[in-house]
Amino acid sequence: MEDFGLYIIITNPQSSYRSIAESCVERGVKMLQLREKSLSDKELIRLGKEIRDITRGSETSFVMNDRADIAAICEADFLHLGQDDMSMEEARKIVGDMKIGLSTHSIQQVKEALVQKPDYIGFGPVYPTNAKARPDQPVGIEQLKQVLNMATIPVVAIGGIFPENIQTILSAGAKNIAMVRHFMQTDQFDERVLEFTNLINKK
Ligand SMILES: Cc1ncc(COP(=O)(O)OP(=O)(O)O)c(N)n1
Ligand SMILES: Cc1nc(C(=O)O)sc1CCOP(=O)(O)O
Ligand SMILES: [Mg+2]
Repeated sequence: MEDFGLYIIITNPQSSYRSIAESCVERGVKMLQLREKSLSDKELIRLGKEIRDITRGSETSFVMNDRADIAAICEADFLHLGQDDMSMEEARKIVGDMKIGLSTHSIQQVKEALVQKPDYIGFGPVYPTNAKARPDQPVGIEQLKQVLNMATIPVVAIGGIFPENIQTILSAGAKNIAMVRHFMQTDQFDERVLEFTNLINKK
């Protein structure tokens, strides 16, 4: 799998799910994840299908977080699994050959994840974040550089990333950047995507 750049994660958005998905398609955002923790299954499936319909056939891949069953129902492109979620092996029984991304939070976890041959790994939190329940200790830039050197699949830097610190992340060699709050805590979603893509493409 090739590097994909900006990876937007939807959690409690201020803009509508529809407008976010439409903007991602329009602006060519390659990865869009639905990560909602407190919705009913019915609502999660409704949103997953809505995002699927909008992104189908576009450059924007639709990623479902945590839920292999709902990823399969919504025909997602990817399932994303963390250290406390079901294993990749278990997920395979539900999603078949769907692409899978794995979260990692230490060098040891990266080594263990790479053996499982996911399509990409998330590595973080790079900086402190409160957008996740019980976040791991921040890994920092030096460990991020180490992981970028180790991995032969895309590494997604995540956690506490904002325009203010993006140059440090890019200078470390990161090619894939996932963000929640910068894109969720605004009603100017489309403008932020445009601004941010200009910022990362400048380098
Ligand atoms: C791209 C990406 N990286 C990491 C995560 C975090 O997954 P996880 O550790 O399972 O935590 P939750 O997101 O489920 O709270 C992610 N979702 N996406
Ligand atoms: C969802 C998530 N996973 C993380 C990890 O370390 O795996 S950090 C995180 C939250 C990222 O949100 P923000 O960009 O607002 O800091
Ligand atoms: Mg998870």
